[in-house]
Amino acid sequence: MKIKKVKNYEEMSRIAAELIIDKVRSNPSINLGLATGSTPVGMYEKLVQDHQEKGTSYKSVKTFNLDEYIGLSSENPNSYRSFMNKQLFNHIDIPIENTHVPHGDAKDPSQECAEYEALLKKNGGVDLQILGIGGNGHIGFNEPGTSFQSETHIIELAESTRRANARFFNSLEEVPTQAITMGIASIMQSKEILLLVSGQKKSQAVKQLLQGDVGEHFPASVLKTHPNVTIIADEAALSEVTV
Ligand SMILES: O=P(O)(O)OC[C@H]1O[C@](O)(CO)[C@@H](O)[C@@H]1O
Repeated sequence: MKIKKVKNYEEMSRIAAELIIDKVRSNPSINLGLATGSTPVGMYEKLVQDHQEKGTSYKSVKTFNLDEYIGLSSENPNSYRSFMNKQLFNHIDIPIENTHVPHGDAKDPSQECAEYEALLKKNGGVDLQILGIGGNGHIGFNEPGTSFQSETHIIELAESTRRANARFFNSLEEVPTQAITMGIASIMQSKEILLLVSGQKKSQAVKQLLQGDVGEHFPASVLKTHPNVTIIADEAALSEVTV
């Protein structure tokens, strides 16, 4: 894993956006794997700004999001589909049919998982996957204990994840208990992975990632076995380790 140490959230967002813009310009039909959460918001802002000012085009880009809450329709403001439309897709020239987020309100969520995994394969997989990390080491919504062999599947959200994400909802009770997530094996099939980490509250997770063992108890640790991973982490996130 390559580690790029940056000053703060702003610099992490800028460098991540520059890397994506470079990739999109050199491969206009790239398949991007995208993440939600607070971490990539600044990066999406910079992609939008670049599109508006410099005209980087996403006409032939395809996107595949990591996860979605089960039970939320795409119109629900807390769905990850709404998040992506609001943060990125509505502001760039990507055809909406090129954007993929699992359907959280699918009648048969298991079938939706199988179809999403098939869709990834049919499109040749993800070229560049953007990831954040949960405080417990989750990537996508793959909570501790998830098999490294897992493909897109249904996950019971950890209590700590529901609590951390409750800030987006009116109450903890409203946070769904399950999600559809790309599996660890699905994520590991990406040709390249970019992990973004910012802030003191992620410093223990970063320490465990960099200094701990590889194992299913800490999902992000699997990234150490991938041949092409870059971590962009800010000083606060790296405050517990020497790089
Ligand atoms: O960026 P945040 O809000 O800290 O979330 C961390 C991770 O948890 C998730 O919200 C759950 O999938 C991811 O989207 C994100 O990468």
